[in-house]
Amino acid sequence: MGIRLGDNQYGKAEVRLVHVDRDTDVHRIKDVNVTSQLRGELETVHTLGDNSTCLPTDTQKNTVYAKAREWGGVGAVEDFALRLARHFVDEHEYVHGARQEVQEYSWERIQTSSGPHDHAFSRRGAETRTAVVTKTGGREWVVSGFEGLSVLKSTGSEFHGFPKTRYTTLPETTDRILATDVTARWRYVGVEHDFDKAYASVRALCLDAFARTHSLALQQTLYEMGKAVLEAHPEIAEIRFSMPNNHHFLVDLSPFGLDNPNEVFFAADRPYGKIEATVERDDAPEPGDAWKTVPGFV
Ligand SMILES: O=c1[nH]c(=O)c2[nH]c(=O)[nH]c2[nH]1
Repeated sequence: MGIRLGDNQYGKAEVRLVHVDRDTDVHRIKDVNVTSQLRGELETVHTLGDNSTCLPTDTQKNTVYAKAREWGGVGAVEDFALRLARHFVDEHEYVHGARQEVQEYSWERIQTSSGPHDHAFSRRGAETRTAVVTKTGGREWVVSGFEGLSVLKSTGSEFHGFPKTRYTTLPETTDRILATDVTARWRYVGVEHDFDKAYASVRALCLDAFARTHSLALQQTLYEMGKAVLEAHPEIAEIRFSMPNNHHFLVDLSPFGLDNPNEVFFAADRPYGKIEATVERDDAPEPGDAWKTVPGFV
């Protein structure tokens, strides 16, 4: 009985890359997920563990990040995939074929009360609107909200001045990406409201405050969002937020002789910071049973 190796390919899956085009103050961002797979002279890698023709998956990942810098960005995902495939096959004689898959997450510029924002973006149509009504005897409460409103600022975010312990390695920063998926729930005073109108307004106020706040901490941005909502909506007693801090790490391209002036980032999916708070009126009526059945936070 003969045994042989059949079809095979290998590579790095889901290389999360965010490229910020900072050529002008009006930033453009490209957020992609690249899966690189190569085919070629891989027989003896499998049969003998001879790695002399095995371009490491780690190198494939680094290549994706380095090329985003060398090529001045990602461009159309089809072009990026084509160029990567050609690079791997043309540069390495033992690589005969490639499959490069690129998924793109679409962001649109946040429209603020003073026009389109230079460096604040939201993910297209991703959020879910929520409503929880509780009725106990003759009393009724309405808690409205949304989940998964993804927003990102490519600059205008700092984090420093925090306590340092022997376990602190986080560098202080005066320019970082700030990204989160906002979950918000707010409690109305009374139940007779134009809920559609209020929803649209709360959403817009949250986006506006996120975009316009020069952030020193995600907590501060959260508070500004809640404050803007309560100032504009006397019928809302309190608003609660749960916001992950979706970390973006600057990729060190110096081993490849490249600088990285805040352009090429690794978008980590976990772990993430988890920032939660309630912003409330000091004269708000007591919540009664409003939150009793709301799966929740804070
Ligand atoms: O905005 C932030 N708040 C934090 O509490 C925190 N902690 C951390 O490591 N990074 C950040 N960023």
